[in-house]
Amino acid sequence: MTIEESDVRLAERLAREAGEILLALQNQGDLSGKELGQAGDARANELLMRELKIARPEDAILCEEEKDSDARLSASRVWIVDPLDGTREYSEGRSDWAVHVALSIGGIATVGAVALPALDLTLTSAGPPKLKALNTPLKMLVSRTRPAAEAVAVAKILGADLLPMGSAGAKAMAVVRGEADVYLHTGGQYEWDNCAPVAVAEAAGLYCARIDGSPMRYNAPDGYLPDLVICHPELEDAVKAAIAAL
Ligand SMILES: Nc1ncnc2c1ncn2[C@@H]1O[C@H](COP(=O)(O)O)[C@@H](OP(=O)(O)O)[C@H]1O
Ligand SMILES: [Mg+2]
Repeated sequence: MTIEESDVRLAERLAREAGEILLALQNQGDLSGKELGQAGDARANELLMRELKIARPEDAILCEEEKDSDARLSASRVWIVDPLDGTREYSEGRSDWAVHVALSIGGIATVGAVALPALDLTLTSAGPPKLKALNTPLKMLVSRTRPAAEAVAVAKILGADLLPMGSAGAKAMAVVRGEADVYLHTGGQYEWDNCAPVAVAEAAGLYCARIDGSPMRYNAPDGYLPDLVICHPELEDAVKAAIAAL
């Protein structure tokens, strides 16, 4: 097994296990709303940090729930982790939330696992599903709570129906799974929101880039990665043209 294969297996196991903890906490029923979201963030984070430090003590980590450190800036291998993406949706008992475990190597989203525990699914960069045909009419995913104006405008140009959903991971995996054709976001996101989703989406053959067309790059000093587009490869040119027309 190459190092990257064992990294994918680790990412998949950790994302799945964190997802099981999150589902159990949700099903326990004694917490709700913000309290449930906070407890979920903390419990999933605890498991992921503990296991990563045991399994990969030499690697650096960038995680939504941990204090950031400059140490990662001189590291090539950096685990980029969001223990609970779509905290709001999780706390509302919805199914559109995810656990993200990614490994950036030299700034590239090389390995990724996105668990969708409420759907009993974990997708990875090692074995993503085969691409499906485009939807008719096209479907475009946008944030449920903060849909980007640019996304709404691009949907209009493409003649796509909007599909609001929580969680960057859930949206990216909806494109991977063929439930939708495009996910476009602007206005703010961090590396942990999109690193694992992009690793899986790229492995599945989807087009992934910043909205200016530059590649997704990770382990930047501020960890801020505010915009992205993920789409079916057959839509790459149409999406680029629509963005350029804005
Ligand atoms: N404008 C913004 N600024 C910062 N983070 C944002 C953002 N828009 C979305 N995000 C983050 O991206 C993730 C997906 O958002 P959305 O569901 O709206 O698409 C959420 O992660 P968390 O749930 O981990 O906080 C959310 O916090
Ligand atoms: Mg997130």
